[in-house]
Amino acid sequence: MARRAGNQRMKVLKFGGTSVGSIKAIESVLGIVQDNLQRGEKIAVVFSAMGGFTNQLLEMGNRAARNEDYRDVLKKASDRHLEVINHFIGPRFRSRVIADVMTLFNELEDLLRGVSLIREISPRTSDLLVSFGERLSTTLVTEILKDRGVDCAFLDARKVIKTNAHFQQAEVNFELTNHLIQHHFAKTKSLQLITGFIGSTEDGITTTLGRGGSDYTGSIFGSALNASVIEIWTDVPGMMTSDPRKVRNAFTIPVVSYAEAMELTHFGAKVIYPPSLTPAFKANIPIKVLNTFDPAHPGTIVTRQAPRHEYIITGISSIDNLALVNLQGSGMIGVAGVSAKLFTVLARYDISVILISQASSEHSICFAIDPKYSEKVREVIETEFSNELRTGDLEGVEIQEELSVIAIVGEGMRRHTGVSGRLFSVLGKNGINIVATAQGSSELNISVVIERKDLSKALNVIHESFFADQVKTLNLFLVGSGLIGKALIRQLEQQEHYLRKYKNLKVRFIGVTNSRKMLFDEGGISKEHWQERLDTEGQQADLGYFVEKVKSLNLPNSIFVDCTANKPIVDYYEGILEASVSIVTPNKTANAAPYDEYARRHRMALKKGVKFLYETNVGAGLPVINTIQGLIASGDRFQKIEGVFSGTLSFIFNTFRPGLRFAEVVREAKAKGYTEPDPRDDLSGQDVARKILILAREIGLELDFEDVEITPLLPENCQQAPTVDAFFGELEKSNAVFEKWVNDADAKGEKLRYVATLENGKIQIGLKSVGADHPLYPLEGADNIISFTTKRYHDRPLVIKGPGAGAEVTASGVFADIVSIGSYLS
Ligand SMILES: NC(=O)c1ccc[n+]([C@@H]2O[C@H](COP(=O)([O-])OP(=O)(O)OC[C@H]3O[C@@H](n4cnc5c(N)ncnc54)[C@H](O)[C@@H]3O)[C@@H](O)[C@H]2O)c1
Ligand SMILES: N[C@@H](CCO)C(=O)O
Ligand code: NA
Repeated sequence: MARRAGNQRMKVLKFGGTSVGSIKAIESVLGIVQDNLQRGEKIAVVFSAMGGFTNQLLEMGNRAARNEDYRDVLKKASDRHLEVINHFIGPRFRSRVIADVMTLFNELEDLLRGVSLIREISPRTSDLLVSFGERLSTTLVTEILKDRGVDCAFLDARKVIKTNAHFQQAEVNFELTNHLIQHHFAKTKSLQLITGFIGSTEDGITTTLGRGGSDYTGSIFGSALNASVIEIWTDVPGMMTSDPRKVRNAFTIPVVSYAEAMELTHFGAKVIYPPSLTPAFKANIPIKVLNTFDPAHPGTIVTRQAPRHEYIITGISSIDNLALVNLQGSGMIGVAGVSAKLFTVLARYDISVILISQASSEHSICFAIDPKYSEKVREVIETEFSNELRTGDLEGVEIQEELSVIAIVGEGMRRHTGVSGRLFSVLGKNGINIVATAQGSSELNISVVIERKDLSKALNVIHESFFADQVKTLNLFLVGSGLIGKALIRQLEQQEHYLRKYKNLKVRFIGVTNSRKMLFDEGGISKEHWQERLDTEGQQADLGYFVEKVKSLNLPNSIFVDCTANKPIVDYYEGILEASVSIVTPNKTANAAPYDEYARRHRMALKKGVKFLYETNVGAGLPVINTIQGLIASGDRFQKIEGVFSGTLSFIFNTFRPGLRFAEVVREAKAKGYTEPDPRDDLSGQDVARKILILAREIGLELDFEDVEITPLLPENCQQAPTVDAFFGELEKSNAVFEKWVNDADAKGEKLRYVATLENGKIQIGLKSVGADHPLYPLEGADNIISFTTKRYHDRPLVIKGPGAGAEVTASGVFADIVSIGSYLS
């Protein structure tokens, strides 16, 4: 239809300060405007001041009022505007446009001079001052578009938006304003480019519209013109599920209700300021939030009706820094007036309350405020409630600082149970303390006050939990990059794709140390090139520092993996668990420590709700510990545990034959990765002792090393050798001793097995020669065999058998523990 344009509805576009803040941004804006025109859209466009300029104007005003120099700032600002002209405007119009803009700057300078003469800046002058921002930016874009041949005109909103004289936050006279806007648009066909943020009184005195002012302008024009849509163009792709600077996985919310947008904004989401959109909502005009720097992105649509979301919640918002005021006292019980008086008093002093929570005992009331009001609030309460404080009806004012509030927001929460349960549980699992909570009765938001240091961690875990198909990230810190450590990283690298696809899990490798060097990278260390990076970029290893760093980074879902055989390291475990970091380890030292110490660590993990996992302490990757835990949990009772618990000794006695040298066989076991870093830990029986002690404790026995009876294997000279090398030398010397064992057994057709038994609360370990009919006879390679006789497995024991040492099988056990933490956290 030829006359389509006649009844076609208008679109109102509004560009924020960042959209006109640089040449590149203005380039995008021009593209968006011209695209619309080419598509035949009927549009009107509102502009903010160039990013940062409004603040500069205010700064210049303050300087002038103090009679300080402001010309450097003024010069920078005019240069910035001239730069835009020089870039965009062709030679034909350039000097005229420069002259126009310089006229505005001269006017601005006159005003500033006036301010410095009278040494004061009133709200009225301040409004006039900041109006230059929008007038200049809009003038620039108008001239550029004219230069490009677009039929357009500059519209100073002061001509049509009429307000009262409440400067800095003027109220609009909608009747008059709507009439003037409609009248203006009826007269013109040109594209109107409109100054945001400003209006004027009926007498023509400049006013400004307060917070979110240019959005408000867009909304006023949109409703007056009955626009089909209002597009708010900014520098982010719409409203996001959380602040993307704090939550890497945040994503754009496609549709949000007006009420949700209000809640999100109240708690810190700064993309739009919904109250400024009220006129549009009253007129039921949808709002789109779009990204100037990515115009193809669909952004966010803000609608009046509650949309159906894919997730239970719509978004997570937060306020970084707040203080919590707690008022307590028996005088509050049943006395209706106290809270009424409290909030009336606060309102009178212009102190806005961010959140309120009152326990049903009515014994205390607590509310959150901006910490800048802390002292004032204390003063106000102490004065206004001095009677109650004197009589003891109120006990006093307590103010806690360094807090943050997080709000989960969404209309979908109304239809769901267990939302707050999930919120509290995910925070609990990450050791985040909840200081206070509040839930609006609209069920549109649940807020939790937490310590400020935990904010980023909390936002991330909540985000992961509620946007469940989002990949969960585990943050890994590895100590010990020897045999097991290396194999583990390799396996994590190989399985990266699998974990993501089938477990929704990403293991980010944040820190690594061996005994020489250490390296951290919060962005993640590549699992392919970690070794080169550690060698070249690593700093000198310092375990204490490493542990402190793990704690202070305070990342969500942190796991500390100890792949050393180091003893002192376990002294750090309790503190690590206390910091809500899980531990996974093949190192047996911690669980074989004196019982008190052992119990303390396990209690700490329980208390903090984090995991301490060590499946590989016994039988490497074989499922020994998990099996015991399963049986115990299901109520089974253990009568006897018996088996071969040493991969090294199993291999040695399966390999050693008359004619071979014992030392050679031990060397081979070491080369195959079966032995402890010091093979004497295996040959002395210590390693086996630790393992069976660990199992004894798993089944609930409070045993210690003294309760283990070991028949020693090694002659004293081997055991006492000062170094591992010297030890091998001593083994060579003692070959006759070992040969005799094996010759004796061989002569009887038997095999040697290093057996550990736990029965009647007693542990015995020693070498046995067993015949072909014995259940321990058929072992091969580095196999372990472990049999459980229990109340349920009574006639025939439950037997676990298979390779019980070696880098790959051990690393895979560590891997499985890490993955199980991922599932626990989900
Ligand atoms: N090898 C196996 O089959 C097996 C099976 C189950 C459990 N384990 C256990 O796995 C652990 C590791 O064994 P491995 O064979 O990989 O040993 P390894 O000697 O190859 O590696 C130990 C690593 O720990 C590092 N390390 C030692 N002290 C350190 C410190 N204070 N700070 C930082 N790093 C330190 C070393 O630099 C080295 O990178 C041991 O506790 C062992 O008992 C091994
Ligand atoms: N050195 C140990 C490793 C497994 O814990 C063994 O030989 O069994
Ligand atoms: Na195991």
